[in-house]
Amino acid sequence: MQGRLIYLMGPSGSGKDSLLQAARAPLEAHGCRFARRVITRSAESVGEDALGVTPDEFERLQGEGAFALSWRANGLAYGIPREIDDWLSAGQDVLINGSRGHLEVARQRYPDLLAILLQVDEAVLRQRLLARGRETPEQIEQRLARSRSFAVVGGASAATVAQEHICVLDNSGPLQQTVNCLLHLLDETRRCA
Ligand SMILES: Nc1ncnc2c1ncn2[C@@H]1O[C@H](COP(=O)(O)OP(=O)(O)O)[C@@H](O)[C@H]1O
Ligand SMILES: O=P(O)(O)OC[C@H]1O[C@H](OP(=O)(O)OP(=O)(O)O)[C@H](O)[C@@H]1O
Repeated sequence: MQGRLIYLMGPSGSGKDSLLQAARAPLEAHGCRFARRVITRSAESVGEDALGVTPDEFERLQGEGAFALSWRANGLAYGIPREIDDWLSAGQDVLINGSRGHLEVARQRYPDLLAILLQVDEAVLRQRLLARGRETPEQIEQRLARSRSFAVVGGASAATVAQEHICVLDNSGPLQQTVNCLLHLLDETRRCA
């Protein structure tokens, strides 16, 4: 049986990377795999354990078909390595850090993916992004503006979310609470699948 692609998305600063790190051990214990993203962001930059490449290297990798999914946002290019297809074919679940803007395309390739939207109030988001200190204040405002522009999934009204088959996770509280909710959600949706 094919594994399930779990597509975690949400605005910059909503806590995707923190959640992936905190949930990694319990999920790996259940055989779930985690994809390491390839990003045209310098390797020393704060944040996730991504492979930093130059724009030229990214182009070359993309040309070679190295990515199962790839997109551009925030002035960067992001790639999800093709090996996730081997994991899925082997029946393993795979959790990826996705993009709201790329969800529709991702769904065309993986119709059964489980889309999870991580949400936090904008004021908290701004605070967390400033505290993280990876982007300049201008870049942070651009990311917040990008978030507001997501009428479909960024605003996340209950009706829209239901229609788009998106599960919403709130990360305004303690991270461990969000980890517990994610584990519960994965368990529940597995039983319904
Ligand atoms: N539940 C939480 N409570 C407090 N701070 C959090 C929580 N989740 C994440 N953070 C902090 O918010 C900042 C942004 O989180 P991060 O995981 O980098 O978000 P993303 O990957 O979505 O951009 C980080 O500094 C992180 O430590
Ligand atoms: O279409 P969107 O949902 O806006 O997503 C676009 C990209 O922005 C985020 O990455 P970013 O470089 O901001 O890293 P972060 O999420 O770790 O902040 C997200 O992980 C996506 O790769």
